[in-house]
This record gives sequence, structure tokens and C-alpha cells, in this order.
Amino acid sequence: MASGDLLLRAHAGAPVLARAFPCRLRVPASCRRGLMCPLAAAKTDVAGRVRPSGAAAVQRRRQRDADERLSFSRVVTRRDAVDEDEEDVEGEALQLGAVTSGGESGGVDGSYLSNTRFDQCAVSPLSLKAVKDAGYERMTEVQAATLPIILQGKDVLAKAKTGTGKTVGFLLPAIEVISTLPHQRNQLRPAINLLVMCPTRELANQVATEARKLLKYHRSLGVQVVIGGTRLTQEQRSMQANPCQILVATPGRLKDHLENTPGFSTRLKGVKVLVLDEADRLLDMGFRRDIEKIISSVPRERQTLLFSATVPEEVRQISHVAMKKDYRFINTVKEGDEETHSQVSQMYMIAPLDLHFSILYDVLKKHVAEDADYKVIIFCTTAMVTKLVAEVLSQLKLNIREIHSRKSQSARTKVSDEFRRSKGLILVSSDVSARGVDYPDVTLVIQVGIPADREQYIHRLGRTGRKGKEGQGLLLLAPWEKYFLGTVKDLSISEAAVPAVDSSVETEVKNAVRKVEMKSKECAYQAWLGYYNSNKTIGRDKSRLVHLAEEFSQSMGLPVPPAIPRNILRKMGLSNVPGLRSS
Ligand SMILES: Nc1ncnc2c1ncn2[C@@H]1O[C@H](COP(=O)(O)OP(=O)(O)OP(=O)(O)O)[C@@H](O)[C@H]1O
Repeated sequence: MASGDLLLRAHAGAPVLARAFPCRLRVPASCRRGLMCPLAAAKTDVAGRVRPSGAAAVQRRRQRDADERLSFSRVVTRRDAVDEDEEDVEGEALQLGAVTSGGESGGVDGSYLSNTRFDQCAVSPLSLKAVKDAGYERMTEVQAATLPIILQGKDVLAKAKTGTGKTVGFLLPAIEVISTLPHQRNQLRPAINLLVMCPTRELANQVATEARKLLKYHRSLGVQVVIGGTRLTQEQRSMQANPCQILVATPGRLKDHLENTPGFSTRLKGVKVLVLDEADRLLDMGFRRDIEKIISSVPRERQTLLFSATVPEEVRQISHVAMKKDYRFINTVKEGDEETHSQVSQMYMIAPLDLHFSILYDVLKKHVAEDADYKVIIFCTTAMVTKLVAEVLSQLKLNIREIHSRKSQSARTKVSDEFRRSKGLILVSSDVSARGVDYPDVTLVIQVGIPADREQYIHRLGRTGRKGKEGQGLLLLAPWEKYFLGTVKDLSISEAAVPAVDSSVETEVKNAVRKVEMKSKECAYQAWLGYYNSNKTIGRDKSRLVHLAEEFSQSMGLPVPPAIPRNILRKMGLSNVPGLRSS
């Protein structure tokens, strides 16, 4: 009954979705009552064409799976002629895809669990006990596909959809590998055997928490986190007081320890397994230099694991920076399947900037009214824009929390912990929450303004619909941001009509915006300009950029855009652009 199951789940979310985002497709009364809904069976794509999803798509995917299995040997033969090193890797990847994602294993039908139980695998009794205590019985698809290969000692690059258990996927086998090494219980500064790199502090903390769960009965193994935002000396003391063989870190702070903590580089010489969580993010230009330095500080003879929900081709090209030539690429997202979850409905809305606050308010009010257990994340383009949006929405008496890089680490941790535990909350966030963070039961993800790229769109959306649950996503764009839709046109994302905002709501929103401090607006304006200036498409034409920034300024109730410090304008390369005021 797997496909029927999928249909039921799709229907259950459709009525709420239809009311929150009235789509251009008409929703019949039967659907509003929770019965058969054309939205579940067919969706429109960006161009308004009808795309089959739900049962029709499952049927088509099944056919494609069968075709792929048949054509597997042909694909390998064709690749032989292309590139010898890559051919071996690709061949294994395709074979795994066919085995792990086919019929019985459940991946095709949207189930994230495989049929393999942990106790059917070569996992130590201590780990098995911990896995059981954590409530895990069956492996997820990605865990079942990667565990045996990691236990063989191979380097692995793994791609699996968001919220499908990649963390346990790399932690469990890595713990198995290092637990066979000789360890002394009370050694003060033991060698670090497992090093996990994460792009954000929240994610590093979360990975360490999961590691502690799995280490429950491995009493001689300890885990520590180094993440910045706290004093370096504090972390140095903590590492001394709590010996650890497993270290979870963000790149900048790990580099700091390499340069400033006595004996630290010697401890890293003990690394047997290196993990890059959110590998594509860690290998992109922002982190590349730090990661290269870290890689050169750990032994060449090690096992390397790279995991992410997105692996763009460029990342495959440069994965040799970290991995051995004969690494395995394990892709549990089948070719032709979307990188996002079918049980998450995706909508976009195009509206002028001066309507964005009113639309946000309208969508949130409806969502809150419909779902008492609402839990929403709103992603904004920068930290300062996040702060502004949080302040406006707080003025509107919504239950708002705010998280971004300009908050102290203690405030970030507090908000993150509260949001994890609670329902009935709206978290306004910058991209610090975009990747990896596992907040259970998020009902709606709203992205305001274009995300940095396609990958970031997928990761942000992936904060909802985790572990096979339903979710909703809305991307709110200005008309001149519409081009971004071209990068996600293969995903099932459909247009939602802009809601009619009545004049009383408009007045309420205007008053809320007026109450926000001038300083917040100035900072948001500057940050907004910086973000879009560095966008390749929008930042190309500077006079247009200035004009759009003026629109943003007006949306904050400022007819004259704020002045920007001269040195900042210089850093942005906008010193002599007409229309910008300097201070
Ligand atoms: N075998 C399992 N059975 C049940 N739940 C599991 C299993 N493995 C992991 N989980 C749970 O699934 C949730 C999602 O896992 P995780 O955060 O590792 O996903 P992810 O694939 O890394 O997501 P993202 O791509 O967003 O980083 C977590 O709450 C985790 O505890």
C-alpha cells in the first residue's frame, strides 16, 4: 500500500495549503474537505504547465527505476570510454542506487527508512544498545547504503535528501572504526581519532549531541565541540578537563586552535576518520582555505566521508581535494527524482517589495489560525535584514524568535534549544539555520528574497518535511527576482496568488514598521545593498541596484534611503554610484 500511503499523506496537507496559499489551480470543495485533491495528483510548474505528481509520478518513477536497472550495464560500458578513474566510481554509484532505492527498500515511495534493521549489520553490541536507546530500529536509506562501505574502509561521498539521517549515517560507522583502536580511559590529551567539520555552530552542537547518544556505552570515548563565539581559552580548558577522541568543529575555530593551542596539532595527527558534513558548503570558496589548511594538518592515511543533500557537479570535481581517488559516490536520490521531498508542497509568490511585510503577516496569521501546533521558520537574506523582519513581526504580536550571526552565541543557543523543544513559534533566521539543523515538526518554511543559490533553497526548504513528515514551503520574491525560478524549475514549485490585503491590515503593518528603530532600518538597508550587490545578476547594473535598494528603503517606510559610511561604500565598490548617500 505504499503508493496509497503517499496519496493519503499528500491529501492530508492539501486543505491547509490551499487556504494558506491560494494557488492558481482551483481547489474543489472535495479537496477542502480533505478528500481527493487535484493538487496532490497534478501541480503546475513555473511556466504554468501541469506536472504529474503523487500517484502518477510514483507510477512513472517506478517505470523509470525498472528501465534504469535494465540499462545499468549499458551505462557502465558507455562510461568506460569517458574517464577511467571516474568510471569505477560512477559504476559503483549507479549499482548502489539501483539496489538501495528500488521497490522494497521504500525510497521511491517517499519513505526514508530502509528494510534493514541495525541489528542485522556488523555493528558492535555497545553501539547497537545505544542505537536502540535512541529509538532507532530500522536504518534510513542512506545509512543502509553507506554503512557497509564505510566499514570496508572506503572514502565515501554521499548524497541523500534533507532530514533522512545522514548524521547517524557517518557517525555510527566512524565510531565503529575508531572504537577498535586502543584507548586509555583517563588519558588527559588523547589523540583525536574522529574529526567532524560543520559549517555552522548550531549544526556542530547538534552533531556532538547525536555522537553523545551513540557513545552512551562506549565509556572510553569522549566528544568535544569547538565552535567559536566563546573564548578560545574557555574551549582550551574544556578540552583539557574533558579528554576526547572525537572532535566536532567549525572551520574558523579549528584553525584558531591549530595556531594557538599548544599540543593541538599533535593531537590531530591521530585522525583516522575525517568527516565534512555539508561537504559542498565546506568545499565552496568561503571555507575552502580553512578546510585546505585543516586537511593538510591531518594524516594522509585516513578515511574521509563527505555528506550532503546537494552535491553540485563542481563539488564532485574538487572532492579529490579531500578524498582518495577510489572513493565511492553513493547517491540515494535517484536520477530523475527531485532533490526535494514530494510530501512538502512548494509555492512561490511574486509581489512588489512594499507588499512583503503585509503578505508575510497575512500568510502567518492564516497559518497560525489553522494549525495550533504551528512551527515556522522565515529565512531572510542577511543577519541585519533578519533582525528587521523579526522586529516588524514582533510588533505585530506574533510569537517571534530571532537567530543570526550578530547575536551572541549564548542567545543563539538559547533560541535554538527553545525552538527545538517548542511549538507555536516563528523563528526568523539568517542562513545559520539553513543547513543540517534538525528542528522537529516544522510546519512551514518561508524564504523572503532570493536564496544564495539553488542548493541553499533546497537546504532551507529541508528544515520542514523531515523524517517523512509533511511540510509547506513558500518563496516570496520581488518581480525582479523572478529569474531565480529558472534554477529550480525541475522542482515541483507552483505559483500562489498574492493575497488581497485589506486596508486595516495594511495600516497595522505600517504602524508596526514605523515603530521599529531607525538604527535597525539603517543596518538592514546597508546589509540589503551588500547582499544584492554581490549577486551576479542583480549586482551587475549598479544604477538599477540603487533604484531597487530605494524600493527596499521605502518598504521600511523611509522615503529617503539612509546614508552609508564612506568606507563601507568603498568596500562594496559603490563609492561613486549616483543615488547613494555617504556619511
Ligand atoms: N534510523 C533512524 N530511525 C529513525 N530516526 C532516525 C534514524 N536515523 C536518524 N534519525 C533521526 O532523523 C532525524 C534527521 O536526521 P539528520 O538530522 O541526521 O538528517 P540529515 O539527513 O542530516 O538532514 P540535513 O540534510 O537537513 O542535514 C533526526 O531527528 C535523527 O535523530
